[in-house]
Amino acid sequence: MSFKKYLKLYVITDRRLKPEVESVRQALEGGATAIQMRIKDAPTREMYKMGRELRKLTREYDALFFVDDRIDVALAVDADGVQLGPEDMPIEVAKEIAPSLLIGASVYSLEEALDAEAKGADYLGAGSVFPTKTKSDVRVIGLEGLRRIVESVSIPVVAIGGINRENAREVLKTGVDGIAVISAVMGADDVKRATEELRKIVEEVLG
Ligand SMILES: Cc1ncc(COP(=O)(O)OP(=O)(O)O)c(N)n1
Ligand SMILES: Cc1nc(C(=O)O)sc1CCOP(=O)(O)O
Ligand SMILES: [Mg+2]
Repeated sequence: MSFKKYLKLYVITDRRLKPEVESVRQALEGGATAIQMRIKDAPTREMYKMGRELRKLTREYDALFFVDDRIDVALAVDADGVQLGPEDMPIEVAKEIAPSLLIGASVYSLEEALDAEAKGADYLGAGSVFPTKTKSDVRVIGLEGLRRIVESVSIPVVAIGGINRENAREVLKTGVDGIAVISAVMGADDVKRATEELRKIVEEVLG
């Protein structure tokens, strides 16, 4: 079975909301199928150490592990993949220097989605589906923008941005392979329970 089935509930860390290790453990207990370590402005050594811990945890729970932005850290901690945005390492270069990594490309339009697929991305993180307080200056593409991307590419698509248990069903019905969330899980009082609730919705729609 390909990695696609592991994209269905993709939880991203946010240390402004919760410390990583315990929150990731809870998310994995609740049924997260993939974890992304997203740390901005920390020393590389700290990212490396955290990445090693999260790598170990995700293996225990049979989940995929991705690192945001940093291909070097992803390689060093033996992550399954790296999430690259428009300001990070170009996809085609990343594929050359790290052929073992899955490359997730962050895209904000149909044009960017087609371009990332042509350059060899393994999956897309497409958003922002809805407005979000978690990241500033996002471009909101809405459900229609997301649907256009899903219908136009052959690689798996994960939706991101403002997704929560109220709107997750309609997002999943666009045909995406999974949903990526930060605040819906990391902002909850009970991370495990919030993840379980989302996982239930994902199972209802995607099976
Ligand atoms: C699964 C997923 N999709 C999109 C993003 C956003 O990535 P990026 O544009 O690199 O922005 P930052 O997260 O780095 O602020 C993501 N992280 N994950
Ligand atoms: C990190 C990120 N990237 C986005 C994009 O549109 O690419 S939206 C976003 C924030 C997602 O957090 P929440 O689930 O709390 O809305
Ligand atoms: Mg990034």
